[in-house]
Amino acid sequence: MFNVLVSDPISHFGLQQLMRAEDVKVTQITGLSEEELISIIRPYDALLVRSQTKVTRRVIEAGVHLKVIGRAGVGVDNIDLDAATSRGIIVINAPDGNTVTTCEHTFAMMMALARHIPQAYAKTIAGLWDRKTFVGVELQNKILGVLGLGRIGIEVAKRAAAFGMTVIGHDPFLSEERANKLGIKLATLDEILRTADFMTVHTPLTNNTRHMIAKPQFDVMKRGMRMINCARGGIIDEAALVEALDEGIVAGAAFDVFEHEPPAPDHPFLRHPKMIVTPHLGASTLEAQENVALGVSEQVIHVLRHEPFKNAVNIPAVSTDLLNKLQPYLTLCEQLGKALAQMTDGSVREVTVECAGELADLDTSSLIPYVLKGVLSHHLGAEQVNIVNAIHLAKNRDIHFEVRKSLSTRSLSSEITIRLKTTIEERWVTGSAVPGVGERLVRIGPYPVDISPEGYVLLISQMDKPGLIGRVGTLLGESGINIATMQVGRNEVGGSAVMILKNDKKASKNVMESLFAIPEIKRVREVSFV
Ligand SMILES: NC(=O)c1ccc[n+]([C@@H]2O[C@H](COP(=O)([O-])OP(=O)(O)OC[C@H]3O[C@@H](n4cnc5c(N)ncnc54)[C@H](O)[C@@H]3O)[C@@H](O)[C@H]2O)c1
Ligand SMILES: O=C(O)CC[C@@H](O)C(=O)O
Repeated sequence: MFNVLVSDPISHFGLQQLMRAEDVKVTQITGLSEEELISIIRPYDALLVRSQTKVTRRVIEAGVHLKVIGRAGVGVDNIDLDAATSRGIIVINAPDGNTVTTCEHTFAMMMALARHIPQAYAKTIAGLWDRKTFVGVELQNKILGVLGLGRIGIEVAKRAAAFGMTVIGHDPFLSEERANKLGIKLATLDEILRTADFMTVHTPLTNNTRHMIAKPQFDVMKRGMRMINCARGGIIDEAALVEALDEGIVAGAAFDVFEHEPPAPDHPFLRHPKMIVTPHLGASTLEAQENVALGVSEQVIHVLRHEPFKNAVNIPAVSTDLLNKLQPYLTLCEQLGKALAQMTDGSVREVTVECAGELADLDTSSLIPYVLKGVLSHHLGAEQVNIVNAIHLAKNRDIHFEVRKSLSTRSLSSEITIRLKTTIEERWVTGSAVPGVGERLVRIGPYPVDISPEGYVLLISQMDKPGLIGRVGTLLGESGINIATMQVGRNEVGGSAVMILKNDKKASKNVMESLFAIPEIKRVREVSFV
């Protein structure tokens, strides 16, 4: 049974997916302080939040059974991603569910700003019939600057075009071609500041975007600009904005988000006549809340059940098409990594993944976490390593890793060779995944083999001498070890040779020592795939 804690108000309709699952127990407790959350988090496998719960490092460290944190929404700035990643906890969000809703809120704010609707409403219900103070401006023929043209920014741009606005935008990841198709003119931040009549921000809050609009930007801004922030508090410097409003540089601003939420009662935005504020309502529609709750619940269940999942923010994204092509090799990579870790002495310094055949033409970088998981779990314990934290753990240990195209022309079929360099030696193994057959080890170093990576494999390096195979077989038989398959290979008659035995049982320390005591045997290793 998986225990799931829901610590923010999340749409009941969307949560039903979780509640109906027979293997999931859902507990809903909202309004917890950090200390309260820390005191109850221990038994939970999953934590589901919106934006109120601050999932700090301390919360994550107290959640010793946590496997996944689900964010019903887009922004994960309330979750300590580094802490989650280093603990191997998958963080999932629901990126698409509230895009249109937040875009529509941005438009509501823009129109309210253009026509002073909240201020006019307040005066009217106070009994005053003031038709002079609230003369507005049209949106038509105005320039809208959009900072951040991701999901929401693009939706805003599309709607702005329908209002007859000219849209100029800035986003380091939007190509000119796509911008042209969307009718957006790409511009620098400076161009937007100097020319836009309205400006709306739709970036995440990062070290790069924090105070992206501050005093120096207000100093060059077109006088009379109106600004909207339905993204994150802190992208626009609040103190600098108040100054710009007072100086008339900014004609009005509409903010859904604050640097600290909720804002202090004396926050200058709350009294300023040119400000419109809402309490982080961008995503608050019935539709969006159902969408995000449903989206995140589905993925959390998949993670808990070890099924394929999407929308993880702390694992590199892979397209479904690519994932389907790589899927057969994921377990193989882990097994090859595991084998090499057991075959080598010294501390791991370098791991290289070489892909041959059709694989060589794909982006295979997402195989790395699986290989590292195999290598590191042997050294750190299987419980400590997963595909979320494998890269993080490797980097922390200064282990260099890379994936490259194989230079070998030997194989036309898809094969993966993993090379492991330690402080004292370098070894490599090659595997392939054959449809209907499964994973196979096809070479150990230069020696061709054909072994399914399971059970116990004894690797013996010896001198090619008559009678040796019989002695090894006898020794194992007398120790009650049944040999399932045996393969031998040699460089030249009487030269170096290898013996690879697949056994039904693990060889004891005594057996390993007895094998090593045979004078012709130079090295004995057992690789366990169990
Ligand atoms: N008010 C709300 O309730 C609410 C609801 C949903 C989303 N949000 C917030 O809205 C923002 C946008 O959400 P989204 O779903 O569109 O995200 P998104 O990831 O699809 O888009 C963000 C875009 O910002 C761009 N960007 C990053 N740094 C930039 C920079 N320095 N300059 C220009 N562009 C930059 C990225 O390239 C990306 O295209 C996020 O901050 C999200 O948390 C708020
Ligand atoms: O939980 C909310 O309502 C806020 C959501 C929003 O800020 C988001 O980033 O998705």
